[in-house]
Amino acid sequence: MTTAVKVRGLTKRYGDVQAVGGIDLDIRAGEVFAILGPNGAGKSTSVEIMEGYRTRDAGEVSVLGTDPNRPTREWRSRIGIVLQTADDVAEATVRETVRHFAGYYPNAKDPDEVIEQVGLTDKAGKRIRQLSGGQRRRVDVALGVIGAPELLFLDEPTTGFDPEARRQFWGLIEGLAHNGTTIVLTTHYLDEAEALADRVAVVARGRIVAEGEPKTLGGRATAKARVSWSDEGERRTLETDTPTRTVLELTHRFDGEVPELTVTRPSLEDVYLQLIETPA
Ligand SMILES: Nc1ncnc2c1ncn2[C@@H]1O[C@H](COP(=O)(O)OP(=O)(O)OP(=O)(O)O)[C@@H](O)[C@H]1O
Repeated sequence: MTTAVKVRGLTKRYGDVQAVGGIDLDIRAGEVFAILGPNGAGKSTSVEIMEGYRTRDAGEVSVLGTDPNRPTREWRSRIGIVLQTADDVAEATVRETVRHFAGYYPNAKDPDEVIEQVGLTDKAGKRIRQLSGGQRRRVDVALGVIGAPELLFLDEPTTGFDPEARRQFWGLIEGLAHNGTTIVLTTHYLDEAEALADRVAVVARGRIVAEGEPKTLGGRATAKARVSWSDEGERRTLETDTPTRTVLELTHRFDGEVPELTVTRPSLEDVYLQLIETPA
């Protein structure tokens, strides 16, 4: 296993605010890694340190084998960054902008292909200032991937996207991941993390409070199942380790169809909310 990003004991303080209070991370080459956490948890600060856009107070950081505090041009060209709010209102068109950025990279992708990938082909001739917020975010994504990066950072990439654009974007990320790009994303959408991430870290108050695969995070996979049904108009709920047996018993009791039966386990959102509420 090759490690794309290694972080040890990372700290960062802004005046009185301890934004990052000792974070350790290992992000493997080729994986999609999501960083989750409430507003102000320290996600952007951590990611910007990894990108080389912020200095750290203490700790070790290695990104593709380089300390981001000592970036080289060659290292920069191997990394793609999609910023949270790129609001540079441009008079240039989408195609001109993407082509222009392609010129900065030694192994740039074909601009028209990238425009197609982010679903902007029919807007390629439009000026950036004429685009909607979500369409501009897609331009940001195009600029993040145009250099064919080995490692792509995405800070809240789908904020402002409509549901269709989000699904399309997920497809784009899956395609990049399939081709071996390592992806580090922050998001507030737990369904996004669940759909895309191989592993997630939950950050709260500047620390990692949980880390793992979305399906097993916080003991999700082994948590009790909740069996719920309707009994003469009243909702009944049971938490159990053996939901199949419970359903079988109910099937006998109701002589077949159990009214309004549901069987659920904690969602990623349930586990996440519990994790971030746990006092420090
Ligand atoms: N440039 C700055 N100067 C002072 N304080 C800052 C600065 N940037 C961030 N902070 C503070 O550091 C803490 C962590 O902020 P950060 O932006 O890393 O959080 P975040 O997890 O990315 O939040 P969000 O989900 O809202 O983007 C917050 O308390 C924030 O107010």
